[in-house]
Parts: sequence; structure tokens; C-alpha cells
Amino acid sequence: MVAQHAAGRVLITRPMTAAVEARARAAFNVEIRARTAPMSRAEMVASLQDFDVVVATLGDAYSAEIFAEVPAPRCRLLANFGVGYNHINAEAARAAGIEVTNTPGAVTDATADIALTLMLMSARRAGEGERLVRSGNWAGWHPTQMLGLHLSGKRLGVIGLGRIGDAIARRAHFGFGMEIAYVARSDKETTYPAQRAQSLVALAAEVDILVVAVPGGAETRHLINAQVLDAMQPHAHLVNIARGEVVDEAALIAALQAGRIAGAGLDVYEFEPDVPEALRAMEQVTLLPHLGTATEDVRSHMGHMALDNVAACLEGRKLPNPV
Ligand SMILES: NC(=O)c1ccc[n+]([C@@H]2O[C@H](COP(=O)([O-])OP(=O)(O)OC[C@H]3O[C@@H](n4cnc5c(N)ncnc54)[C@H](O)[C@@H]3O)[C@@H](O)[C@H]2O)c1
Ligand SMILES: O=C(O)[C@H](O)CO
Repeated sequence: MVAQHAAGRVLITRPMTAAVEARARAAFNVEIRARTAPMSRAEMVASLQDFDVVVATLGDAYSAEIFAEVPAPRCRLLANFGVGYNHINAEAARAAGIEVTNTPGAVTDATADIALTLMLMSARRAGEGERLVRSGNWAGWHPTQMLGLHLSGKRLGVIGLGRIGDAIARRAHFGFGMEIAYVARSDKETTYPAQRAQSLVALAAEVDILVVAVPGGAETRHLINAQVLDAMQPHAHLVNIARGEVVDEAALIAALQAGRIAGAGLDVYEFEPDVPEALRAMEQVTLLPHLGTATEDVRSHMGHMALDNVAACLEGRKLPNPV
């Protein structure tokens, strides 16, 4: 028997997995928004006025302006569904008396798996090959057909050796025998040999695959710019599973069109869900629709973590995952 929480109205801004919705309905006085699109400005303002806790997610742009519109919010917690919370101005939330939590760890393995999927698809031209077979134009195997980049023994550069970056590096090293290099402010302790590069440009210049796994937000916006892309080797591939804004998309398109890099594997986009026609037109680009955490198990795990934070807030306990 799940206890009913008398106090507190909860809004969940998207439909969730059945398991998460069932727990939320049993445990809280909850409203679950039926729409899958991000919250409008008016909806976000109303959410801060009418609910004690809001389970928000990617695309719900709780900017400083939204908080400024509600001087005395009823809301005490924005429990973000997802580890990345660059869509929420956490400083402005705190100034308004609203805590922010996220779901670290629940997303790590699944997102690392998608990074490896993109590394393999990009290096081995899997998307292009699949489109060839589907087109009916495949003329058959021959020794020089669609040659790609062999990953085994190659060098992987990780930008952002945190939870996901480390899970990617582990998979790449122990699964594919790849050498690992990374950039960070200080040396990291790892379960595999890993070399810290002097700078991002130096890292870009020395690797076969460069994978982006830093958080989004103002500090990392356009971290991967024309200078970094120009430093990469012509046979190298860029993989981004972090946030679209970390990569200067116009510079990436220019580098790909000029053949300055061999390919890119992207799960996220600068102006998501808009994906430039130029990217969609290029065979050497693998495009996924932000699939990092898209499995039933993982989305339920994320939802339960968010609900654990909701429960803690409503019961006056310490929040498990403050950002
Ligand atoms: N594609 C997806 O579906 C998906 C899924 C989950 C997470 N993500 C994104 O991945 C990000 C990382 O998640 P995580 O759990 O690994 O976070 P994390 O905090 O564990 O790791 C991020 C790492 O990046 C490092 N970092 C920050 N700025 C840096 C910089 N300028 N240069 C080098 N390193 C820098 C941090 O020190 C940290 O080690 C999330 O913030 C989110 O935006 C995407
Ligand atoms: O940050 C995350 O957890 C994913 O991108 C989904 O929000």
C-alpha cells in the first residue's frame, strides 16, 4: 500500500512510462500533462503559481524571465527528469526559492551505448549502407566497397570525462582496445590507461574519434568551434551525445562539407528538434533523434529518481539529487 501524500500539488510536464505514472498517481496529488511538446511560456508561469512541485524536462525553458514573472511562487522544487538541466536557469530558480534536482547516474550506461552506436555507425558508414540497401541500388559486395574507419586500436578523445564520458571510454577501451585521451582541469583516476591532453585543440588534433560529453549551458556553448574542428584530422569523426549547443553547428557543417573531417554522429542539435537540411543531406553524417536514454527501463529509472526528489521535498526531507 503506497501512502497518499495529503499536502502538495504536483505537475508532471509530460506523459511518463506506465510504472512512473502509476507510482505518481498513487503517491501524489498529481496532474500529468498529456502533451509531449515542451511547456509554453504561459504554462511554465502558471506551473510556478499553481503547483508545489513541477517535474520538468528537456525543452521546458525555465529561464530567468519566467521566474521573474512569478515573484511569490508556490513551487518549491523543479525536479528535472534528466541529468542535463541547461534548460533551467538554476541560479534564478534558487533566487526565487525554488530548488532544482536532476537524475544523475540513471542515464549513464544507456547514453554511453548510444555514443558507441554513433561511433560505430559513423566510422563504419552504417547509415549510408543501410540507405543504400533500402534504395534497391546495392550492386553487391566487392573488396573496396564502402570502406570505413576500423575502430580497434584507434585513439578516442573524450571531452568531459564525467559519468557518461567515463562509461564511453570504458566501453571503447575494454571493448574495442581503443586508446583514451581527454581534456580536464586535472588528471582523472580511471580504470583504463588514459592520457590528459594539454588543450582541447591538441586533443582534437591527435584523435581518430572525438566525443563530446560535457554538460550544456553558457560555459560550454560552442566549445567545439571552427578552431577545434580545423585541428581534427581529415579521417576523424566527431560524435556528440551531450547538448547540441556545445557544437557550433554552422562550423560543423562547413567542416563536413569541405571534407576537413570524415564524418559526424549526432544525437543532439543546436536548435533541436530542427536539424539543418545541410546535415540531413550529407551521407557522412549519422543523425539520431536524441535517443540517449530512450529505453523503457532507463526512462522508468529516471522517472523514479525524479519522484524520489518530489517525495523528499513534500515530506520535508533532504533532496537526494540537488544540482
Ligand atoms: N543524448 C542524451 O540523451 C543525453 C543523455 C544524458 C545526458 N546527456 C548530456 O550529457 C551531459 C553529461 O552527463 P554526465 O552525467 O556525464 O555529467 P557529469 O557531470 O558526470 O560529466 C560532465 C563532465 O564534463 C566535465 N566538463 C565540464 N566542462 C568541461 C570543459 N569545458 N572541458 C572539459 N570537461 C568539462 C565535468 O568536469 C564533468 O567531469 C549531461 O549534462 C547532458 O547534457 C545527454
Ligand atoms: O540529460 C538527459 O538526461 C537527457 O538528455 C534526457 O533529458
